Amino acid sequence: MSLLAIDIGNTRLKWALYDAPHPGAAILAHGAEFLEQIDALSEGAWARLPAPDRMLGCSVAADAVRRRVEAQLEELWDLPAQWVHASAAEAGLTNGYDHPARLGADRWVAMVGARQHALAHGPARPMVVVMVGTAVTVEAVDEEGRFLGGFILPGHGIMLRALESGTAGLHVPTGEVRAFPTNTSDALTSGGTYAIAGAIERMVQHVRAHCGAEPACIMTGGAGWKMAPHMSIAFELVDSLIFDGLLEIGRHRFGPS
Ligand SMILES: Nc1ncnc2c1ncn2[C@@H]1O[C@H](COP(=O)(O)OP(=O)(O)O)[C@@H](O)[C@H]1O
Ligand SMILES: CC(C)(COP(=O)(O)O)[C@@H](O)C(=O)NCCC(=O)O
Ligand SMILES: [K+]
Repeated sequence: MSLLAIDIGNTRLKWALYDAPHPGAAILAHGAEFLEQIDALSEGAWARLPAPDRMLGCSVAADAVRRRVEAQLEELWDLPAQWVHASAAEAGLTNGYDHPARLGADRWVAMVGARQHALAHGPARPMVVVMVGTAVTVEAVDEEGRFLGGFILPGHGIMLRALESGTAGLHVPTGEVRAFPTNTSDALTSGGTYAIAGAIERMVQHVRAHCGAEPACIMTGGAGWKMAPHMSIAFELVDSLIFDGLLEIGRHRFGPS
């Protein structure tokens, strides 16, 4: 039973076709499209795929984007869409948000993936789960799998655009990350990168103090690689975290095939 997993963020749609709907499944094909280009999927990358048996996805984009994806799934394969929403509990995780359903579905699924990943590699320990995409999210999960809460901050692009549009003198090309930036480009690029790194380090401190144990820091997202060289704490970069989460949720929802 093959599974088409879809993750729609505010910048790009990422998809992956697996040969089974559970962790450990083999990946048959995958890709990513900017949201402006998703209408071309049914005539492009998806046209060449064998018909998937199931679809499971998460989306934080506008409803119109999700509907354009659903239309193509139906047109190509008559495949009903199943979207994961954050809930009070799923796949071993419990949700500490004031209103659990208001938590971004991508954040919830990434935490499921991170917990699955951590448990596959050793005993349960607290986690800090970081997603660096359009926005940046930094989540705290205790060793019991309780989501304690998380930060949302602007991603690299939004930080730069906010500074550009709010000032007269900050229209400059992208720079390098430096400890002591000596030009405007480097100052902006370094400021953004270290703002994100600082938030992550701060959440690690919060979790360490709250749980009395050293958290594992796990990072994902399209711009995760930009942060990797500039982190002062130990972390693991796992590009597939959301897909790993969708596979784990698929295992619970569809059962072993
Ligand atoms: N090939 C790429 N083209 C453009 N941006 C990229 C690319 N790879 C990574 N990025 C960075 O990743 C961010 C988008 O990451 P992504 O995880 O797709 O975001 P989202 O899930 O919010 O759609 C962009 O803001 C950009 O900084
Ligand atoms: C925080 C987000 C904007 C992140 O979006 P992304 O960077 O993945 O495109 C998204 O998870 C979202 O819209 N969340 C809903 C609000 C919340 O999680 O509290
Ligand atoms: K995302």
